[in-house]
Amino acid sequence: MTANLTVATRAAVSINELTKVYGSGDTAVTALDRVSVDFARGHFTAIMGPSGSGKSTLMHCAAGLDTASRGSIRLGDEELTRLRDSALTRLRRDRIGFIFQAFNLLPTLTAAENIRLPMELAGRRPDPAWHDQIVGVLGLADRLAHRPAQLSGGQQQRVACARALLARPEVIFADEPTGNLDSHSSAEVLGFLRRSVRDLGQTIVMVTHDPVAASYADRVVLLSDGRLAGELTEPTTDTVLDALRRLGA
Ligand SMILES: Nc1ncnc2c1ncn2[C@@H]1O[C@H](COP(=O)(O)OP(=O)(O)OP(=O)(O)O)[C@@H](O)[C@H]1O
Repeated sequence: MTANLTVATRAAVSINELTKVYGSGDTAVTALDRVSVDFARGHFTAIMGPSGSGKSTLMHCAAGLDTASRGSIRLGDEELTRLRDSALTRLRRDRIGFIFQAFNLLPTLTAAENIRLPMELAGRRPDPAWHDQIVGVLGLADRLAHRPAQLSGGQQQRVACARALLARPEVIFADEPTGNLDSHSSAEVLGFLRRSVRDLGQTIVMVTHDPVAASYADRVVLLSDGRLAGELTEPTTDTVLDALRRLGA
């Protein structure tokens, strides 16, 4: 036990009274209105809600990609709203993983190089055993020398998952990770995200429109008009569909 052991909190991300207003005066849009929500460590949380309800804004603020107008956002023991741009950039690089709908792989790099790139930029060495485990679980071992254009959409998203997981980030934010995939590849990627939470202890927060995708999560947080509109635990496709219908989505 070390002297500087901090009290372990269950929340990987803790959001308190978060308000986000875009623009000002007559054209101001309140995208988030005093939203308080925690994302538990080692859990898979989906954020859902009708179009324009504030899902992307919530994720972008929580990931330090956009600034809050009011309220607080904590990643572990760090208050994001107090950080300057350079510190926020470092925090994103060192402590957060991202998976985007459009994969965002660099076309000139191989899969192996794409997977390692964020850690190399951060001057960190990947753990070889961890690297091999991730590559094995994702079924990418025989695709590592391929460039993105030589891979299917599902394979590209698996490379993006490996890239996000390699640094063992405190949280992975996934923005519509299956939005560009067919149902077979979606199931593969979602199954992997689910396993990385269950077997590897990863924390994942995912924005999705898809009730099937949300059913892979431990919990669904619902937004409506920039406000929290409820949540579901142990969601199924049917309970998610019902909840969305009630919100008029
Ligand atoms: N940069 C911006 N400038 C002005 N308004 C914005 C900006 N980004 C988002 N908004 C507005 O904030 C509200 C919430 O948008 P947001 O993109 O977070 O919703 P969403 O739930 O992710 O929507 P969708 O499901 O359609 O992607 C919307 O009314 C949107 O028009």
